[in-house]
Amino acid sequence: MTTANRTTVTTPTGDFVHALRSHARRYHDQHPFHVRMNAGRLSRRQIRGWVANRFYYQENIPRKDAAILSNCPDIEVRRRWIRRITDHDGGNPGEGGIEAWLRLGEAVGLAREAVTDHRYLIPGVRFAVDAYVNFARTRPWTEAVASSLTELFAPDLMARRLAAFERWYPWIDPEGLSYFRARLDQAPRDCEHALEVVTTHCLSAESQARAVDALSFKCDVLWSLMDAIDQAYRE
Ligand SMILES: O=C(O)c1cc(C(=O)O)c2c(n1)C(=O)C(=O)c1cc(C(=O)O)[nH]c1-2
Repeated sequence: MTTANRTTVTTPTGDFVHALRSHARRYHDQHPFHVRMNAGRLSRRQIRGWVANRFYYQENIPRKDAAILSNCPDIEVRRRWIRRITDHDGGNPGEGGIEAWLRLGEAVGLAREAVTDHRYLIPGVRFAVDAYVNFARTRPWTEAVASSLTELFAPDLMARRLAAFERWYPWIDPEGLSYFRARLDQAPRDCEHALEVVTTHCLSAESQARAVDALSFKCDVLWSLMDAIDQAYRE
């Protein structure tokens, strides 16, 4: 597409960003399970169930990001996006977000193998996470980038979660919460880049609408994941 063509179909970035940000209303921080978690109303069994199941999301995030890299023809984007994979996988054994999540597991009383062998993994969680990875593999890379923008809303939830865990769940060693502390810095950096990517690459009304739809899809993924956990660990 020529620059001239592109100019004629460009729609206002402000409206686009507003449409993306307005998805905060559909974010999983408002899911009843998270509301109860942050109000200190979950049992040890429920916290353990959430940690064990969310691990499947954590371990699939770098695979999702590798799918985005493989579909992305833009070297500048790839150079920055690749950092997400090492943030989660770590540069060496014993480092990175997946390792930090396993330590969270230990802090809540779950042996590593009990988390890594998926013995507690609920079908609905597997289905939701697999749908997210599949989306990144099969959809245009800009849509997959847009779907990561739930992270715009994550830092608030992360801060509330940290405060809630320290206040309501003193049986969890605070050392185990380092994953969430790291995300307080990583999530704003990541979503700033993702927002820059979609606002520079999605210029037509149609591509912007598809980006917004991708973010809606991701809100559904996260909500479904929480529904599955909520239902499996009802008390
Ligand atoms: O605990 C959470 O509520 C939460 C939410 C999200 C999110 O909004 O997708 C992510 C994370 N955590 C997270 O830890 C993480 O690494 C992450 C990566 C992504 C993504 O879509 O690329 N989302 C999230």
